[in-house]
Amino acid sequence: MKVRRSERLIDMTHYLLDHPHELISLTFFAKRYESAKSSISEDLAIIKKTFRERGTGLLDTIPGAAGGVIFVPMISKEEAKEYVVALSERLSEQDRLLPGGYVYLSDLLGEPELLRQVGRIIASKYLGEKIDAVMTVATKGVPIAQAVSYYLNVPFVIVRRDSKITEGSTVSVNYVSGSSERIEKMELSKRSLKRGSRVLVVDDFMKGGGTINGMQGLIEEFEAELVGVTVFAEAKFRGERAVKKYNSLLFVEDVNTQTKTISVVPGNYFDEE
Ligand SMILES: O=P(O)(O)OC[C@H]1C[C@H](OP(=O)(O)OP(=O)(O)O)[C@H](O)[C@@H]1O
Repeated sequence: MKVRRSERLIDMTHYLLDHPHELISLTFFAKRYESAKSSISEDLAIIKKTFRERGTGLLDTIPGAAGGVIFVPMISKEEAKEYVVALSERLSEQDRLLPGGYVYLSDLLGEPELLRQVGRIIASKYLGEKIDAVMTVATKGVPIAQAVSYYLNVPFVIVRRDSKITEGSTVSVNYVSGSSERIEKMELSKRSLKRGSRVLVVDDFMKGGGTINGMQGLIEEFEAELVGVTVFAEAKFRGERAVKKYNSLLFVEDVNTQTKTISVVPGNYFDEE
């Protein structure tokens, strides 16, 4: 039975939001709604315009018989900034300061809505970039990597600091844990990355940058390519940071160990490029 435009628009939008970065043919939609391709094209034009005006994302059209549309999620810089400013206020709450200048984040990194927004914000930074995988290190980076990988529609791989028989054979690198100046090891299953993969590195927190640097070393060992680094939050670090090029959503600009308070502001994600 032919489906009316209002219903098509609702169901089509839902389907597109549920299948980011996936080529969907007009034939698929024409069959789904028993409608003409010309009607489907008009529907998609309405959705494309609304998505663009609302900052929901891009609806790329691929011409030709094997063509169709691809929904690319994004968030406007203004909306992202507004969200991150609110987050920075939450992080500036009392009793988040941990020894060594670390910050307690586990409660935030368990919130589905925060992870959806953070995943969308980080993915938006790499609009138009070819990314084959998102990489993070267990444990607290995992929910962030999962969220970003959803919006990019690519797998995420988890680097471990401990050996697990269930990971099969692995590649490992030693790295200097910036905060403790000690040599640590991290490893990744050989099955995780193909040579030449373009990899986005994410993590929850960066202090000395040793962890991120270790992951960059692993990417080299796999003869893969680093596309970029984004961390949820970064703290000041007295020493020479191991990582120079990265984005952070939040920046812990001040720490008061007496009052156990921290001052958090939006990170360099929002700096003009
Ligand atoms: O920039 P660096 O000085 O290297 O520190 C950042 C590391 C340390 C901390 O991980 P941990 O809390 O040690 O590990 P987990 O994520 O498993 O809790 C954080 O999640 C980053 O991965």
